Amino acid sequence: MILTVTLNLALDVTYQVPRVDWDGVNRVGGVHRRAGGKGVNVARVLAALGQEVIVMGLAGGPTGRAIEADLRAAGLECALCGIAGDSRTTLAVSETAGPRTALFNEPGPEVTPAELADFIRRYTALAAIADAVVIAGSLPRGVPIDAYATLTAIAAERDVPAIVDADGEPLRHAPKGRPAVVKPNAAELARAVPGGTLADGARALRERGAESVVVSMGSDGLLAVTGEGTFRARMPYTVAGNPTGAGDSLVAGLALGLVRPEPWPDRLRRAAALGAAAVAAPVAGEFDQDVYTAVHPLIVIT
Ligand SMILES: O=P(O)(O)OC[C@@]1(O)O[C@H](CO)[C@@H](O)[C@@H]1O
Repeated sequence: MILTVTLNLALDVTYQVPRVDWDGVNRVGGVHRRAGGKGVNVARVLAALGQEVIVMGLAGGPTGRAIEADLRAAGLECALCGIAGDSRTTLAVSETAGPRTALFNEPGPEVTPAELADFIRRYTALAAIADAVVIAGSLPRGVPIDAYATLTAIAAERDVPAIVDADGEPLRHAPKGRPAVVKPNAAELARAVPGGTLADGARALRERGAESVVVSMGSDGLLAVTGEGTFRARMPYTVAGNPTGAGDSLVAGLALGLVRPEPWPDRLRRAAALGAAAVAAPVAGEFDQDVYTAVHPLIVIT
């Protein structure tokens, strides 16, 4: 079982419009509303690949109830911890003629120390029986910036590998918890470790405690700095579409490779192919099976 943790769960709303008119009224063509947050998307992809998952997170208020109902409707097993605050909504506006996508992510509810302590107690019990833990996304207000280091350390103490996908301060602190993999994108890594190349940044996160660092670079593929060496995954071509959730699909591939376990080149090929296949799907948390099958054998690992 892979446990995915999304402290800042969201109701993801996606609007599809031909082109955004910033000065006028936009008539929305397609609307999708579903439970989201990065760990939820990871869980959806893992479940689609036949992997047993449990979704953990903090949820509250009417939006939290909608998130939980959608997770259950999708058949995803979840262990959500209730909070008094109302969970957030995120809005992705996707231009079908572009294609361009803009995200509007609310900061999320205020979480009290008692609510977080309750979460950590339940997380500790579930992490102990997981084959791997995926911790992803932003932190809601009130949660300490080193929360991901705390959660990964709890997993590491139980010999359970953790993958962390974070940005900003949570990313900077995450390596202290000895995660098996940290997965920033290129911009997130550059913010967390300014100056130098991406490989320098990845090495710096390893020196701070991360076992491996996988940097996603969009259509430029992946860079992985691991204990077994440095690898590059190169994409055969650029897939057009909505990149929202591509990183989550990629993380799902890394998590599967971790629990099986697969050699790094196989893991990276699968992860990169799943990332590309997610771009071809209209909403985060889905991937296009045909694109996955087509791209997978063409990815070059060096
Ligand atoms: O605000 P965060 O937690 O950083 O990101 C949230 C989010 O934009 O990330 C996913 C795409 O990766 C969306 O489905 C989701 O709602």
